[in-house]
Amino acid sequence: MTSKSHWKLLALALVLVVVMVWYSISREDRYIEFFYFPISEKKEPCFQGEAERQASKIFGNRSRDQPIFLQLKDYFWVKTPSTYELPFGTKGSEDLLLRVLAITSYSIPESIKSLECRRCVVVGNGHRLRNSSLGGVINKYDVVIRLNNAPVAGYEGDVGSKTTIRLFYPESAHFDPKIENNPDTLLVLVAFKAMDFHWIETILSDKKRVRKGFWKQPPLIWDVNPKQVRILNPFFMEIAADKLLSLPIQQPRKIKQKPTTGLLAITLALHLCDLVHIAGFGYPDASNKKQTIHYYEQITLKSMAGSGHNVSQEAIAIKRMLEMGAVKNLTYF
Ligand SMILES: CC(=O)N[C@H]1[C@H]([C@H](O)[C@H](O)CO)O[C@](OP(=O)(O)OC[C@H]2O[C@@H](n3ccc(N)nc3=O)[C@H](O)[C@@H]2O)(C(=O)O)C[C@@H]1O
Ligand SMILES: CC(=O)N[C@@H]1[C@@H](O)[C@H](O[C@@H]2O[C@H](CO)[C@H](O)[C@H](O)[C@H]2O)[C@@H](CO)O[C@H]1O
Repeated sequence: MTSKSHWKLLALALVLVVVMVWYSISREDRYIEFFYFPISEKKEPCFQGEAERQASKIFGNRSRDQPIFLQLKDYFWVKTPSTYELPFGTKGSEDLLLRVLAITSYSIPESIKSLECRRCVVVGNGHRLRNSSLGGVINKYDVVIRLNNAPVAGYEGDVGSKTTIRLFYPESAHFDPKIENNPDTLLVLVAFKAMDFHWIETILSDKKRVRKGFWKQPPLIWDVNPKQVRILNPFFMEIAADKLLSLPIQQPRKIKQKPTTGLLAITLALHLCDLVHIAGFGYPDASNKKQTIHYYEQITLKSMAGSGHNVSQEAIAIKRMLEMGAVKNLTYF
């Protein structure tokens, strides 16, 4: 071999090594910010029961037999005693809840139940999704969980268009279900107060609307099929607060500390799915007063003052779940 072709071969090998090193570090969450590289569209291997195994390490075994959604029979025939009041239990809200359970449903759809392995992604509302081009990747999961009024219309390229489950509460129900959801999307109510049950009853049964008792006026018209609505078991809020954030469940003060809906959704996914990925999670540093927090609107961390969330504590909890491999992140953290 001539020395010229020798050098050519060496240069080629060098280029190959550089590309390989760049590729592997670009796949690490902490480097994604600097070396953005589209996530592979190939489906990840899914191991049945994997998320449940991880969940029992974090939440203990008490969560195994808990139903995901509340059922009428537990409140009608046998009054299920609850230790805590909303949002961590149903104590004191049973009568209003009973009326809601009579018109909604509790089943997990066959399309989810029949899956051999449930691949889920929880899509947070964070700004990190903007220009992420993750829409195609997100749409490939079996179950896509979205939060509050997070839009898909106009953002499909970054966040996808599939919505299997949307968690909401009255004040966050300002979205058009016909535009932002799919026809089979499950609308899962996260109740924080008894009035939340009252609101959903009035809106679904077209009874006289209630205006007082909310921190923001909820929608007065909401065109959804009651059979698509579920009531999340507050047990998941309890364990997210207790096991992920070490919050006291019984709090005397008015501004109660509670997990964000996103952290609650991760907790739920770890109990419903076999594989849990997340995207669009992570708040700016507290000193970063100008950074917008959502992918769809210009608001800053200031808007969250008085919300009862500890976002730095939540970041620690999410990092712990990432490090132990309970969840995987599609955006950076
Ligand atoms: C003013 C206010 O109350 N804002 C709250 C809003 C607001 O009520 C709804 O958006 C209204 O539709 O809701 C919250 O949250 P929000 O609706 O902003 O976001 C949903 C979840 O995404 C994760 N997130 C969001 C932004 C960001 N930069 N990083 C993130 O990790 C969080 O896990 C978050 O829960 C909520 O319900 O938790 C929490 C916010 O505190
Ligand atoms: C007592 C009361 O109504 N407190 C309100 C909080 O619940 C509310 O926080 C909001 O409460 C929601 C439940 O209703 C969610 O937990 C949401 O993440 C959280 O931000 C803030 C919003 O600015 O306003 C206070 O007056």
